[in-house]
Amino acid sequence: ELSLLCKRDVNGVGVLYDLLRSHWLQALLKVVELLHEAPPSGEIKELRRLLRAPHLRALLSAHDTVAQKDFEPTLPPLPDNIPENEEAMRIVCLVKNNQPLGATIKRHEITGDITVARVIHGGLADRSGLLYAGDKLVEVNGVSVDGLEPEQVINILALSQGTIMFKLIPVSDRPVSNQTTLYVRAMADYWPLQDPAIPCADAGLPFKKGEILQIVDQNDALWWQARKLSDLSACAGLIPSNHLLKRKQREFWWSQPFQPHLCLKSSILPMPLSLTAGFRRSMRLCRRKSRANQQSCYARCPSSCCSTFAAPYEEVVRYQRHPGDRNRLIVLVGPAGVGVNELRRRLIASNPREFQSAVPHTTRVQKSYEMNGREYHYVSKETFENMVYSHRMLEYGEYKGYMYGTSIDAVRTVLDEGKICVIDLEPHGIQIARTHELKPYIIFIKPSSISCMRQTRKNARIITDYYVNMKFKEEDLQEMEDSAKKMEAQFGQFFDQVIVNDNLQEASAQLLSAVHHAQDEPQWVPAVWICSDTQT
Ligand SMILES: Nc1ncnc2c1ncn2[C@@H]1O[C@H](COP(=O)(O)OP(=O)(O)OP(=O)(O)O)[C@@H](O)[C@H]1O
Repeated sequence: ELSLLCKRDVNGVGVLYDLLRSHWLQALLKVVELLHEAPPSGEIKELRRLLRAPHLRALLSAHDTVAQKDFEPTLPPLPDNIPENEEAMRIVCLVKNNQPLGATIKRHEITGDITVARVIHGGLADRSGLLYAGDKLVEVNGVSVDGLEPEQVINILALSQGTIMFKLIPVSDRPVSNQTTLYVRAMADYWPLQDPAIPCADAGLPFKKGEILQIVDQNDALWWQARKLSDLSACAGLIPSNHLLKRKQREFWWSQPFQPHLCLKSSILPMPLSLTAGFRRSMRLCRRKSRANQQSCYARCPSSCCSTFAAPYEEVVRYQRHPGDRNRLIVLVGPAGVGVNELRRRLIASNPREFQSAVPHTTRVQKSYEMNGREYHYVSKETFENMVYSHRMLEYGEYKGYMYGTSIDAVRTVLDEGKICVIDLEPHGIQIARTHELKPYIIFIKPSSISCMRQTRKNARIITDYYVNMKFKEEDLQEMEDSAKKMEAQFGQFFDQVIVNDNLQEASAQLLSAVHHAQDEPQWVPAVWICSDTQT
């Protein structure tokens, strides 16, 4: 009947005809039918009750009301005086909400034209798809920009409410974006509001060292656009390019009063490792002595040691260890006395079949109760020095005339057994351990506040230059806090995880979970660890 009426083109019948034939209505009718026919089981009753519930009806009604509304902005009519050469001119109307426009402008050095310098990814202008870098502005809200300074144009934009109308001459060859998104770890802090060189401080993206940034635009040699991994839905911001940030770092570096270079402070710190208390004790004294004396390097500075300044961003990729792969090396870092050794000891004791430390090398004489390869690998001075010069030591140093060190081979031995190797390093050693082969996961053990430590460390014992089992003094706690701050400031970008060692049980549990997390969960690691098979 309907189809006959439809052919006669009776008003509205066509719509009704389509409606009744639509799949979704058929499906809905089928549901209703089934609901009626189905035996009244508990679930059906529940569904009927839900469908009749006032809140569900209200929700559907709200949905319909919203869906019917027209939320498109009302744009003003086009101006009458559109020039003859219509092709060359474009009128762009943008409705400004509380967000910034998401574009920067500049004055062309030679022609004096005001052009769009860049369009910020994800910003209002970018989402409109109507403004492009290189577009020449002719008018803004009916005001000619001819002869105006960029700041004056910005002022007009800042003062305008609601709709902004641009009259512009589109850029002739629009840049084709064929960029791939890049992820980097920031190796420096950046505060755009304190950077007089940034083209638009409001468009800058502040970041802290260690943060992962998604770089979405590298068209400009000086200013890239990036988002923070922690907030990918936000619109991008300006960050200095690799080249520019390097230059800034150098300028900052030279403007500072003389400080010994990182590499001078690094390297030859005495730092053997062991499970035995005696060894640990000598090591601590070594480290303290070397800090007090401000020892400089006498060995070749590892090339990576100076790279903090060379690479303000480190390209990273997501890495998921395959179950068959070797475990990642776990490196604990922290100020003296914070509990690195205690936590490591507890972790290994919790499951010695899973966790193990690396056996250090020494040039000292083997004692009667010791076994070669258990407490230490006992080697001659020449062998030890050869290992140092062939870069086979992660850390090494001298104590009471003997050399101590942890070799890469010793770590490798543990990893080859399928175990998780847990070592502690002075932060200067992190750079040397960061290799494609070891893929270290760095955990920073941080002291809690001094007031908390006063409570928790009441019965703890510290080892000093003169006493072995001495109670923590106020200055020890202060030194720990100061040292932790310095470590975070200088090496924080390398820390994959930070554990505050307040309550020992809780910190131990956090360490265990962090170690498993490192092995089983995907992580951001330097791209060279994954992309280059030759990298070591
Ligand atoms: N959370 C904690 N609560 C109470 N005591 C703690 C805690 N963590 C560590 N300790 C105690 O503090 C003392 C120092 O710890 P530990 O020897 O592990 O320090 P460390 O970081 O290895 O220092 P160093 O590298 O100088 O040897 C030990 O007596 C340890 O048991």
